Amino acid sequence: MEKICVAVRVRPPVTSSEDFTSSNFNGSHWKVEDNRISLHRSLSGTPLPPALSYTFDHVFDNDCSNATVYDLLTKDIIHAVIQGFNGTAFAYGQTSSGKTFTMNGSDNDPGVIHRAVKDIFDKTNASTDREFLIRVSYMEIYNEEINDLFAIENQKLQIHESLERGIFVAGLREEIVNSAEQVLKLIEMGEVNRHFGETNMNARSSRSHTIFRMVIESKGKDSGSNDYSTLDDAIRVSVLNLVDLAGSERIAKTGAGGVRLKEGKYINKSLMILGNVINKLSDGAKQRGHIPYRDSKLTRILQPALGGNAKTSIICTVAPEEVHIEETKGTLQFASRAKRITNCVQVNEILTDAALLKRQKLEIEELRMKLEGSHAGVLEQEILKLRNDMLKYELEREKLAMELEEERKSHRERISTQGSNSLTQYQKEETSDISSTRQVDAFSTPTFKPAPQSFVAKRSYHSTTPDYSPLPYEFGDVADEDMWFKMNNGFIADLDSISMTPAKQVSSIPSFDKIPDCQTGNYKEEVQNLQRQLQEAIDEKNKFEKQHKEQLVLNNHLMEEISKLQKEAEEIPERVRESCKVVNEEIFSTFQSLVEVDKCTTAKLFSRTSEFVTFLMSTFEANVSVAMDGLTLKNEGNESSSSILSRKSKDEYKDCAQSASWKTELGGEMKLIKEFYQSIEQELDINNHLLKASKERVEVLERESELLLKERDDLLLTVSDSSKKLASLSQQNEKILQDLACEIQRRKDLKEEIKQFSIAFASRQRSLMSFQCDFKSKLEDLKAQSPHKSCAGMSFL
Ligand SMILES: Nc1ncnc2c1ncn2[C@@H]1O[C@H](COP(=O)(O)OP(=O)(O)OP(=O)(O)O)[C@@H](O)[C@H]1O
Repeated sequence: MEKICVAVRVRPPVTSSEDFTSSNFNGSHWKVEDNRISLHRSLSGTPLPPALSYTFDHVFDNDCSNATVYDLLTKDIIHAVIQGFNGTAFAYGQTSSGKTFTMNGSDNDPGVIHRAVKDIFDKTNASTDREFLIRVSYMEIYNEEINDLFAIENQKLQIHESLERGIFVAGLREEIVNSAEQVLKLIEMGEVNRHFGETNMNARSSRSHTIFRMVIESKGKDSGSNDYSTLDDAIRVSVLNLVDLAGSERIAKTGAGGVRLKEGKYINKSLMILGNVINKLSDGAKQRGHIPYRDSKLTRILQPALGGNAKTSIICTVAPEEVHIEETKGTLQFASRAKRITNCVQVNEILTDAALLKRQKLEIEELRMKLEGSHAGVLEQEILKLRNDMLKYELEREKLAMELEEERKSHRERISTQGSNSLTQYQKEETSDISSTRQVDAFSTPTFKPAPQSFVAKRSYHSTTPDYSPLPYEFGDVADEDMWFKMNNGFIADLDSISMTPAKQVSSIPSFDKIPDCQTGNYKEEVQNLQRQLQEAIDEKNKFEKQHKEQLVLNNHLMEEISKLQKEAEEIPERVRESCKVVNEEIFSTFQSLVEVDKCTTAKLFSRTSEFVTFLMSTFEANVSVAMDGLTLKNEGNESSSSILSRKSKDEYKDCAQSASWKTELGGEMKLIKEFYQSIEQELDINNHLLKASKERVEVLERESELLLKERDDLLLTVSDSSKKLASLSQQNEKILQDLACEIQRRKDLKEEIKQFSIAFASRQRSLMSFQCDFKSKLEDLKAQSPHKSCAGMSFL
């Protein structure tokens, strides 16, 4: 519960120049001390009434400015309104006591309304935690009718009450405002429509009660934008009423007649009802009974401010002159009663659609939807199409990835099957070939190109180049690789930098910066995936190439060994021949010595055995020749040995035995060499097979990497297509936004034009009505003074 704040303000005494009935005004009779006002001078000749002294929350002497009144009396209420409390400040007092001056002020000293408006915008703009929406309205109660001061066409408006909005004037124009200047301009325009009239008491007397209303809605800045369903999102709606009442007046003093008189009657009646309400409210809660709020439009509208949910302040203005003592006393008594009223104040938080902030947001959203209606369909379709495209690309990509994976899998299986098959095949071939070769030719190997039988014989001609290579025919491929390797001096090039397929240009990957982020997310991942796969394939390929090269080196090494052994084998017959020669010479020298010792016996022995020895030697040499595989010893050996034998030795039996042991030794050696040679050939054969498998693997990997590169290119093309589409969509979007901005501007301009037109129209209507009223009252006066003339005038009119 909170008491109404009541203050009294004493107007400065009126000087003679402003005095309409100067004889009645003769200076102040009221003394102001702190918050106390007391009558310190009686009416001339009458005794001073006892205890005519009043205390209020504030008493402002005649030298007080509007700034002081605002700061001490109204400022707190304004701040409370910003926080969500209802607030009302009104000026009450007799005519010409300074109510309008207090509320509206002057150019030098702006009044409460002006200061409140400025203060509210300063505060709300400075607020960091809440956002505000402010709307204003301005109405007057003239002759018990409510008129809209912002819209002259809105006359005789009705008061309604609803649970959501409380008491409100239906059809009253509310302007949403965002600056103090805008509000003050609106007030200025409203003032034009306000009823003023000249009376004896005030050259510009307010003939109506005016209520300037500000509705302030606010919500926390961090609360959700559209969700109002939770208490945290509650919107505070507070109402501030700044009321300038018309002044009570004595007809005798104002000299009102006609319209003024009628106005005066309405003014006094409504003020009397206000007094009654205040009286009732000032009684204790128990004695209160019925509060007659509904007896006047003024009390009905001010109901929340009087004993309801509002912080309220009343400034009672009094005229200090002796002639107004009675009215001043009445005002002070009104103020005293008002001081006893208590209100029940609370912050107004609502969660319903009544909050304009919410309604407006919905409305804006609705309008935007309407405005975009024409484009929305197209846009939606575009978006749908794009989504479909994306889905399609995604599916294609997945399909490709699956195919690639399948291909890899089958490839791996193929490799492993081929490996085992080739090994099995190789083993089979080896077994069968070895057995067949053993039958046909002891020197050919299972995987060697089958050489004609003549090959063995021709090897004997070691000085000439053989017609057939002893190398396996599969070495044709190897030779190319070997050549390539040698030409590069063993440098293992980065295969990526070599154009594998010269006809194909591999485009570099465009920078992802150039592709819009929203489109590249998936593609980036995809391309990275592919790159990773490609890298793996290249690594694997490099590994195989390395193995391949190692095998090549091993092959070369083996080849060298083979050629070395071949040389050695070629040297053996020469060595045998030499040995034979030495043996023969020894035989010959022995034979000669025998001849010299015993010519006859030895000659006889020689002649008997010479034929047999010759036979043995020729057999031995023939066998050696066969065993030496193409050795040239045969002819020469035959020649020399036969000549030597024919010429020399006749003691052949002993020598023949020696030759036979040589033959056995040589045969064993040859057998060993042959076995060793065969094992080398087998090893070489295995290496060839492995080499072939590596080559095939490298080829497959190359094909795979080509496929991957192609896939990557296709993907990049797709990405660039999507980017283009996105760019064109963005352009369309921008265009739509521009259209929207133009439309909004056009609407604003239209609104402004309508407003200007309304003001001009209202002003004209107002002056017309004023003219009509004056004309009617003059006509009535004329009628009263001279009925005949008037009738004539009427008939003339
Ligand atoms: N505090 C003040 N300081 C200076 N001049 C004042 C003060 N109060 C009132 N006046 C002057 O007194 C005259 C009457 O004041 P005002 O029109 O505000 O009275 P009012 O109470 O609104 O009268 P009404 O009820 O007839 O409209 C005006 O000329 C105004 O400038």
